[in-house]
Amino acid sequence: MGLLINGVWQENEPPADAGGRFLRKDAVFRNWVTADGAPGPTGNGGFAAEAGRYHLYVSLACPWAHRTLIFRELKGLQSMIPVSVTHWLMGKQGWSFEPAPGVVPDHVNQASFVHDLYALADLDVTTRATVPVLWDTFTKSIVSNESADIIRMFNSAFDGLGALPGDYYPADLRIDIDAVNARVYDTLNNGVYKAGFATTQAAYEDAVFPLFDTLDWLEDRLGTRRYLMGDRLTEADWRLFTTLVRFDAVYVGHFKCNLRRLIDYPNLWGYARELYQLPGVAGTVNFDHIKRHYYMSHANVNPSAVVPAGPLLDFMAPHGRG
Ligand SMILES: N[C@@H](CCC(=O)N[C@@H](CS)C(=O)NCC(=O)O)C(=O)O
Repeated sequence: MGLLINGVWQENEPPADAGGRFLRKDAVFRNWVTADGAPGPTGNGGFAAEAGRYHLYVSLACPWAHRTLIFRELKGLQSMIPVSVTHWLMGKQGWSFEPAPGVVPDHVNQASFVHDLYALADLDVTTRATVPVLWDTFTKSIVSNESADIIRMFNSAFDGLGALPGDYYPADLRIDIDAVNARVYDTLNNGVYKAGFATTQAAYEDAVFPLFDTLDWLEDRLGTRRYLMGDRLTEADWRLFTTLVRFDAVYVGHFKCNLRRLIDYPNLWGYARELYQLPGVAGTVNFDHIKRHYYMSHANVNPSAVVPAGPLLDFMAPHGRG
């Protein structure tokens, strides 16, 4: 791992505070693509939706990047927004485009590393070089490196250009969606990282118990509703899904989130399979990249870099929901 300091790459460990708690920094590029180029909720305007103008950089391992890839499928944006896929290994230079199965090179900027993109966007930037990155080929800069914002852009900004119908952040559900997102983000999406990167027993326990409280709460909720908001699929489901799909493959073992497995929760496990089986979704899930990334990239957590063979999971098994 590492980060850019004033545009220069420096190697370091995952950021932690004095109590061994993992610290996640906010994204620095927070502009929005909008239908007409008007400014979005944050950042500057000037990023109008246009087919072929924007390029998406992802890792198939990363749960945050995964959200954006799913929204690209759901909204049918594949030909309007091409994608590059990094190598699974986050090494000393961070994410790279080193050729390997599943890697899609960067034909836009010919970057070798994701940190090259950040330095191209801002020569003097101080930031971690995270994925996803939404790149603007017109201004040759980064529109956004915040997945939560990128999925909302994909949800609606391209609707006038032939995106598929579907609103995953409908106005009447926003308050509920935001509330569920807040808990799921803190205790689960980020909670697995807090547990896994904890370097003290206390930091680990502060993360792992709330994490399973949230899974228990979600299990109950999905006992009476098909999706988190009822009968409509929303972004809250997709934000949960990318953590659930990785749970048994990596978070149970590598990140020590092992009080229960996903497959021990009948509702959550059926729900995760239903979402996986929706059109376009399975193609965004690459367990090979996912497992290799986590087990091979975090030398402080798994120094041998040996990748486990299991678990054996069947996401295509009938889900029985509906
Ligand atoms: N807030 C960002 C977080 C993205 C993120 O942390 N991505 C991870 C991969 S899963 C990453 O690229 N980490 C590299 C690093 O921190 O150096 C988002 O949701 O888009």
